[in-house]
Amino acid sequence: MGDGRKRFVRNAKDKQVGERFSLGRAFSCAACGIAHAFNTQRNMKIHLAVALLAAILGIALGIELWGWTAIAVCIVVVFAFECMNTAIEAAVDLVSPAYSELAKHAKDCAAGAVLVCAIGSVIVAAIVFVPPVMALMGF
Ligand SMILES: Nc1ncnc2c1ncn2[C@@H]1O[C@H](COP(=O)(O)OP(=O)(O)OP(=O)(O)O)[C@@H](O)[C@H]1O
Repeated sequence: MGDGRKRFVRNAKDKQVGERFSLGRAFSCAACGIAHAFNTQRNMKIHLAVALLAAILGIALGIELWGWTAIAVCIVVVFAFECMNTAIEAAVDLVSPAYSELAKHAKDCAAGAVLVCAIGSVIVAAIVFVPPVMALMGF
């Protein structure tokens, strides 16, 4: 491992001797995590496409501020949970590369949490978008 990568390692032992990352480096690690989730998770790309679609629909329908707030919260929550799901998958693969019932439960529950957020977001989207669409159709 090169010196640059070594300096980026921070484990429990480093923390015990008081070694700390700068705030900038901590943000850089978080950005790497988001980029990794986008690059490796098909669902992340689907979430991005749906988020863009919701933004276009919101602009086209001229939704109110409360609607934008609700849609923004849903987008943020789904992205955050997908990142957490990616982290859990990586940790499970690290400790349990072979089949294990516990590994299955951990991954299934993490995926279930994302699904709960996605279903909630669809319900919120219906509350926000259906009334203006109905009005546009003359109902
Ligand atoms: N080590 C394991 N032991 C038992 N079951 C596993 C294991 N790894 C994965 N699985 C099963 O396979 C499923 C898919 O796991 P995988 O790591 O491929 O996630 P994924 O397809 O990227 O999931 P997601 O779509 O949620 O991102 C898990 O939900 C789990 O049921």
